[in-house]
Amino acid sequence: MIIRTTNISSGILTLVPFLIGYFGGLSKWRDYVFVESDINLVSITNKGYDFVVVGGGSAGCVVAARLSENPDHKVLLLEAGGNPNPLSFVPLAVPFLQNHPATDWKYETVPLNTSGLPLRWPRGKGLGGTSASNFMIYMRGNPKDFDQWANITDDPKWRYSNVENYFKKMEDYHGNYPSHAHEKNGPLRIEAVKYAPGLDSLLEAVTEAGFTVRDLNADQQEGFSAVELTQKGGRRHSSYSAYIQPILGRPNLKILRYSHVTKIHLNSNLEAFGVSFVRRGRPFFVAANKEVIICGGTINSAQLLMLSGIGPSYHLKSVGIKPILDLPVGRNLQDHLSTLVGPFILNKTASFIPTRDVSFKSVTDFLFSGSGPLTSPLGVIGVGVTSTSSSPEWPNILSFIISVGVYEGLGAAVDNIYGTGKYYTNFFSRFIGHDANFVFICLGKPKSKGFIELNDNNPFSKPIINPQYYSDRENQDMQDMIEGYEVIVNLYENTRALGNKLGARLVKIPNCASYKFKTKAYYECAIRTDLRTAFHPVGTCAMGKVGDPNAVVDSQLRVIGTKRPRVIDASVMPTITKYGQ
Ligand SMILES: Cc1cc2nc3c(=O)[nH]c(=O)nc-3n(C[C@H](O)[C@H](O)[C@H](O)COP(=O)(O)OP(=O)(O)OC[C@H]3O[C@@H](n4cnc5c(N)ncnc54)[C@H](O)[C@@H]3O)c2cc1C
Repeated sequence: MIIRTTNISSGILTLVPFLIGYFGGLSKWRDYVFVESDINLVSITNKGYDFVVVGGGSAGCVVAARLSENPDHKVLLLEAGGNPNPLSFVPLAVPFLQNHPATDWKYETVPLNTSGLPLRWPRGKGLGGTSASNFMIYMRGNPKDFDQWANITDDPKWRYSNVENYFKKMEDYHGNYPSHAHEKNGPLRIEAVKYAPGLDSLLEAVTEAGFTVRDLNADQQEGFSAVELTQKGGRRHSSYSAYIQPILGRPNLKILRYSHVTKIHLNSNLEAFGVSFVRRGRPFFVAANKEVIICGGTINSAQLLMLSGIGPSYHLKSVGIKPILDLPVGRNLQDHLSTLVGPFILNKTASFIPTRDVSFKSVTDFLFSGSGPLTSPLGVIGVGVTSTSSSPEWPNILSFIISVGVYEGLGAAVDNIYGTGKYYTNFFSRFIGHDANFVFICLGKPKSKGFIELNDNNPFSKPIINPQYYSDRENQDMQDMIEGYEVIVNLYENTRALGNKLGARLVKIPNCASYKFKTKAYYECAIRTDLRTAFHPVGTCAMGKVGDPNAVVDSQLRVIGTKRPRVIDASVMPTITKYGQ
């Protein structure tokens, strides 16, 4: 009986990528045939708009919704992808949304300095952008992050005391920690994790280890908590579901899908007056009477500015683009350096094994009460923030606790996300069927910085992404990560709740077999071997004071040297936030 259930569950899981592709293709076909014919398009684009928003992702959906609240504003939202894939609403499907052409831009880095292999950098495509394919973890940045931005820009509006009001305004908070730090009247629903095997043991262990269990979004001090997710009734709540879906009938907001913007046009006064885009292979131009607002994300916004002549002159000339404004676009690329610690094999049934735990009832639980394993972003149950000796006052390590056992298909799912060949498939194969935990640790404020450049002047080419992980001269990033690794191993192996009661034991990574286990040298080897992205790249169109050599936009997010366009997505963060995005 158990074997039959397992077979059915793995069968359903293998079908998921196919279903994502099927639904993606179906909705594209439907859009093309019934919704946005090219004849209508000519009349749509002829009119021009007050605001043209480029990219309907996390930021773009919000700004398009907010601007169109004023009925006098005519707003056009251009999105390269289609509607969110129907399966994106099922949190458990999250690994399958990565590296899939229906939902992901399928970027990868240059070969890394550590492994010599490129690393996949997933980026969501379609309305909702990456908020329609991410892990849904809701974590604000630390107050000091925003105060740092206020100092960099010399604009007090970026202080946390002000920014906090916008977090509250956005929230419809139904988490574990209702307090003055949260509000319930906003569009974006936040819910406490609903399916979290092993959570009690985790929280008991962190207390034993001397950490406080607290609302990390309110206190932002060292501690741990159950994870909170951008979900509504257990389903994904993306920026599209929160901001656009409720206003789809608004007459002054037009949304065009499958519309890939290829250039921002600037007049002789350096003001953006419109954009070119390509849809079904046909080029279009649309005028923006007031503003062009770029929300393509950290990679694509930088790419689009450079294609439009805004970027480092020497680089633009090298790819045959006439420079219009010499700005450090694409530089200052920052990402949370990350590594997967684990598996910690458990000797009790205390984690989530999809092939064992997903049943027909899970489907009905999800559909009718928004509960059960299908609401789980692959077993993420908790988050933690811990300090390192280099940053005792401003905790520097972020940990995501993943309570997922090793099942047939887990290795392939992780390999698919990161593009690691058969590394995890082979590594995990010895442990199939075992309950386990993994901890994904990330360095909050790495010193290493990378860059993005164009491969050529073709808007459909993928840009060059070089994150230059662990390139800081002082090697501080590695020292901090080793400390973070030690904290987690200690938490799992040396506490009663995890080490004794669940028998948590870390498995040695085969590539580091020659190192003495659990020494600093071993940890360094493990961190380099398992070097991953936390999927949080920022900074390629950084804001700053006019004259700051790092700055691309000013504190009001206008491209420096112009009155418009603005860039308003994750690319403008001058320094990465230590915790969430
Ligand atoms: C796998 C994964 C998991 C993550 N998990 C979390 C998490 O749990 N919690 C968290 O806080 N963060 C998470 N993140 C990060 C977070 O989702 C992103 O930082 C955030 O969504 C970025 O928002 P954005 O508006 O900058 O870009 P996006 O949301 O990526 O939006 C960009 C949009 O612009 C469109 N676009 C791009 N170029 C063009 C063009 N030329 N023309 C037209 N349209 C264009 C894209 O298709 C996309 O819709 C995760 C990211 C990934 C990839």
